[in-house]
Amino acid sequence: MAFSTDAWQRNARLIDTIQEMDFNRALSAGTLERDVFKYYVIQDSLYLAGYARALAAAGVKAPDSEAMLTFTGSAQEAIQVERALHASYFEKFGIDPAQVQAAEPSPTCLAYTSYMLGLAETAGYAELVAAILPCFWVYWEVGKRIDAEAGPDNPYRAWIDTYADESFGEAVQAVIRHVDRAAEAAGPDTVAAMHHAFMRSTQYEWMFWDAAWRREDWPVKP
Ligand SMILES: Cc1ncc(CO)c(N)n1
Repeated sequence: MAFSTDAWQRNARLIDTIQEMDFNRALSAGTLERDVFKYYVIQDSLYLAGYARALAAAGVKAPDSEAMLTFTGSAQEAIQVERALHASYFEKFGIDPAQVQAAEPSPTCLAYTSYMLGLAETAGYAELVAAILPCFWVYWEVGKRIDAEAGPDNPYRAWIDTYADESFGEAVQAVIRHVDRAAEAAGPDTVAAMHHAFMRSTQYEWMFWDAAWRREDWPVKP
């Protein structure tokens, strides 16, 4: 069985839970509170800055030029496409870019980006790309489901269209191919580390939406 098929099955219940989260149900219905989405967009900007570096690191570690193109290209996309998406929401919600620059990552956002950047520093290509895969794949599945349910005048349409778009789906398929190829070339210890990394990132995906719903903040401050 391909690594990706196996990883998806092992995490199927968790991924179903993500589809049913309050944040995603409310986003789909168009009833998500603006302040909750605003919190999410600011945290996601901070996340994407770290994520883009992790993708660039995967490009450096990639075993062939095709994989290099996929991951360095995705690093650029993470910065460009999503910056544009976020900028449009910043304008819509009256968020000053300086406010984003000054924003502190939530405990969950910092944990997720630190986890990914830790792997970028210390792990090999196979484990790093296994940690990257849920960020693509879970968003694609969530985006497709919400796209099928949400109306054309949903206030979060631009977000939905970004992640339900065929071009995003093609990027997801490319990453799946590279991860499966890495697993085929890997020994059992590395494959086990890949499964762990895929699971951990999927958990962080759940936590990221949960943190936005709760507008998570640091429990103590100086
Ligand atoms: C937290 C998170 N995971 C994945 C994506 C998809 O790129 C995103 N924008 N944010």
